[in-house]
Amino acid sequence: MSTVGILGANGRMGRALVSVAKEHQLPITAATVRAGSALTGMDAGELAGCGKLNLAFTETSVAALALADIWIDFTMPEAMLVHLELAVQAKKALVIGVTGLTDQQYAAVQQASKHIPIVWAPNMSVGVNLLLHLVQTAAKVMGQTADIEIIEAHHRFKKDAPSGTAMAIGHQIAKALDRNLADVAVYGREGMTGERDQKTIGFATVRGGDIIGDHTALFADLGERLEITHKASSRSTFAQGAWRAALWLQNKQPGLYSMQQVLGLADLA
Ligand SMILES: NC(=O)C1=CN([C@@H]2O[C@H](COP(=O)(O)OP(=O)(O)OC[C@H]3O[C@@H](n4cnc5c(N)ncnc54)[C@H](OP(=O)(O)O)[C@@H]3O)[C@@H](O)[C@H]2O)C=CC1
Ligand SMILES: O=C(O)C1=N[C@H](C(=O)O)C[C@H](O)C1
Repeated sequence: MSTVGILGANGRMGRALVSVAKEHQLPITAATVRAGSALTGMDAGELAGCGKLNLAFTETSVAALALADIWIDFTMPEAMLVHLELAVQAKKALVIGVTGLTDQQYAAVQQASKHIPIVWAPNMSVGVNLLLHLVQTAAKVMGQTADIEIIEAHHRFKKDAPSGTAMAIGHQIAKALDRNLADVAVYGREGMTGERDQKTIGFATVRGGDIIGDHTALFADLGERLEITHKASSRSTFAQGAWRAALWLQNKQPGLYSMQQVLGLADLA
């Protein structure tokens, strides 16, 4: 079986990935922290709060990438760009959960996937990936007359908005309605906005406390409304999905794969 390493293993998702590995006895062989981090040498399990794993944090480098076959990256966009280069140099597969990517940063993921196998997904939970299908059906049935709004809520520490998941929901709905999201997206409202243009897709962002991640797609018509909601209650749901993606990547050819493919949902009607 292939071995797996975690990049940015001290982050919130990094710690969840380490804990899931310990709980399910998954093949974790490396955990890295940023170069120069004071955490270097500390035990990854102890820092994750799941007990000693006898796995010391190493500094991220091309040499460190030799410690595992497949790497999981839940860091930040700038760090991810460095990790892409290291993984291409070391010829290692990557699972990337980083959100808030610019078009250029996403293009770098696409470019790297010509050389190595990559799964990138803004949300690794089963429920959200199912929701991405459900909203297409809802859009096709109600979208010509209903107003569509996407509402997301996350913890106070989150750096990007709207969430990567909210953007993915928006893209799926826009695609189902043959609209271009960039043309119809409205990110927040203030002042005398005028009446709502039915063709728009609105986004609303809530940030507070320790909310793990809530997403609602609202289809509001006159006389009725449909709300499709997903609520994550633990980061381990994302971590389990990322582990599933990592093990799925074993022996895959270079290419950019989706969580829909990992979960076998790509062909759902
Ligand atoms: N796809 C999915 O299912 C999910 C995606 N996410 C996404 O994952 C990402 C991480 O989230 P979260 O774990 O909450 O974030 P954290 O801030 O807790 O962790 C970020 C990690 O990235 C490292 N890092 C940040 N900047 C740099 C840098 N410039 N160079 C090297 N290392 C860096 C941090 O190291 P240090 O501590 O040294 O700064 C830390 O290890 C976000 O984009 C989030 O949206 C989150 C949950 C689920
Ligand atoms: O930052 C987070 O925490 C999360 N980010 C992802 C996103 O931006 O969609 C997924 C999840 O909701 C948690």
